[in-house]
Amino acid sequence: MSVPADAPILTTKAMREAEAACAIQGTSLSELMELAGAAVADTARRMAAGAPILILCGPGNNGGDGYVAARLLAERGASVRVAALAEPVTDLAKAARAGWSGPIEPLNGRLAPAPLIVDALFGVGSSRPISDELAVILGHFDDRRILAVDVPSGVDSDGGANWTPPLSADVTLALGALKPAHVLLPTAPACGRVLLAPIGISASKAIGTLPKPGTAKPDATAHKFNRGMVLVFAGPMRGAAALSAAAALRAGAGYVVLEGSERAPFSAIIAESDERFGERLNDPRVGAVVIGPGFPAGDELLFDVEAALDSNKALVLDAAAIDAALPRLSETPRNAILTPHEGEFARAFPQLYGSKIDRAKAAAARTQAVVIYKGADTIIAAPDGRVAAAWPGSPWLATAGTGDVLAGACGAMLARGGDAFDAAVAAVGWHIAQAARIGPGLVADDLVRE
Ligand SMILES: NC(=O)C1=CN([C@@H]2O[C@H](COP(=O)(O)OP(=O)(O)OC[C@H]3O[C@@H](n4cnc5c(N)ncnc54)[C@H](OP(=O)(O)O)[C@@H]3O)[C@@H](O)[C@H]2O)[C@@H](O)CC1
Ligand SMILES: Nc1ncnc2c1ncn2[C@@H]1O[C@H](COP(=O)(O)OP(=O)(O)O)[C@@H](O)[C@H]1O
Ligand SMILES: [K+]
Repeated sequence: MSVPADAPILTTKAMREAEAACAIQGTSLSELMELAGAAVADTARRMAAGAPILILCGPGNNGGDGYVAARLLAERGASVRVAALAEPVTDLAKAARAGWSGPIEPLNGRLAPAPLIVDALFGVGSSRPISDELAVILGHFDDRRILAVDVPSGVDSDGGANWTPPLSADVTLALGALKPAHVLLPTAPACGRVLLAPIGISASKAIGTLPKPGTAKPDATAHKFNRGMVLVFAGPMRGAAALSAAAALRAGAGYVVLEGSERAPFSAIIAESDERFGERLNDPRVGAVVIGPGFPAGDELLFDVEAALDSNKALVLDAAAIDAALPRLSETPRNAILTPHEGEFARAFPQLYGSKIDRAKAAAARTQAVVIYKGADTIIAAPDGRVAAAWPGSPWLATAGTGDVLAGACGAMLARGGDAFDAAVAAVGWHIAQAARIGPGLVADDLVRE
């Protein structure tokens, strides 16, 4: 499973707007369909490697792409058959259908398969889950190589409805831009390897996939304080804060101070008493404060969160510290990153609706903070509407303590100064890259070791 890095993601509404803008600039929808069909044909040819191809066409423009691809494949001498679920209903699909001169087989339980199946049944126009009857017919093909056109049929491309498609794709060819369904659960795993065919649509990158992580080499004139100084509050479970502090150091902070002394993970981490630590909140060199890891809700946490908020420093708020800070967060806009997992998000932001992207955006707007809504399909959202999707992360991260590591990495990236969204994106990228490097057997401590 993979998605292209730094690629735009468009909802259906945004896609229709981009299509309309294309038409105004002089590229007709039929030209777009020709480009889309050509990209499908190219990908199918490569996947089939000379073996026969069966294209399943639906009634809308997704089916239209299928007919165009069939015509182009036949022109190039490929062995290609077409089966249709229904007659085309759009003018574009009718025209594309008219361009295919071969036979059209009915899509029913007697349809003979082929080594490569091209799923051009439904794309961004999917309006409901696939019927049980069609799901059974498609089930006959699930041992074949599957190329899905735009999205696997039967997903809600905006990711709001949790429909799961009956056929999982080996490759999904996204047309013009990626769609939320390619990067959100439960549909992303069914997309397989996602490829992007640009087809000339100019897509805004307000929502996109993670960029490739950069190597943030320190400036030649770097000094430990200007690389970023991070304060980490330790709650009663000191191991969690120790992981965050170690992660901050590993992720590039020049100086890390941890409250309390028993569990400083590296000799380079300065462990300080409550009083001395409290004074540090006024230290102008401190670039970011991390609070929440290892800190259950309670008076002690509330007290420390208040102190952190009063300091006006950039903040990373994790776990119970998110709830504790919520009432005051939007009061004074500041650089802040919240890192809730699913349960913490539901508790802090009940009654948000829509896809995970919609909900993360709403939470960011409400708190005026950057939200890293964690999980296998992590979403990072900024108050100004920017969103980055981290699918596929590393499943080796599904182990206790990795969230504490992410909070520390966020502290390091934030302490350098600059934009909190960029810091969050860099931290999530660093986290995934570390996990990918370690792989099997990963435990959270490994992420902060050499
Ligand atoms: N964006 C671009 O720039 C370009 C986009 N292009 C392509 O167009 C695609 C979008 O096409 P589209 O809008 O015509 O919708 P599409 O996905 O074919 O489906 C609509 C039809 O399916 C039906 N239907 C839906 N769900 C169903 C179900 N569960 N079970 C049964 N029927 C169901 C629905 O019926 P209805 O809901 O109206 O009853 C309607 O008839 C896009 O994904 C891309 O491939 C490229 O060609 C060019 C550039
Ligand atoms: N299946 C998965 N694939 C990718 N990343 C995952 C997966 N499961 C968990 N993660 C990541 O691991 C981290 C777990 O954080 P969290 O749930 O807060 O754990 P903890 O509180 O034990 O530290 C998050 O960054 C999350 O995005
Ligand atoms: K499809």
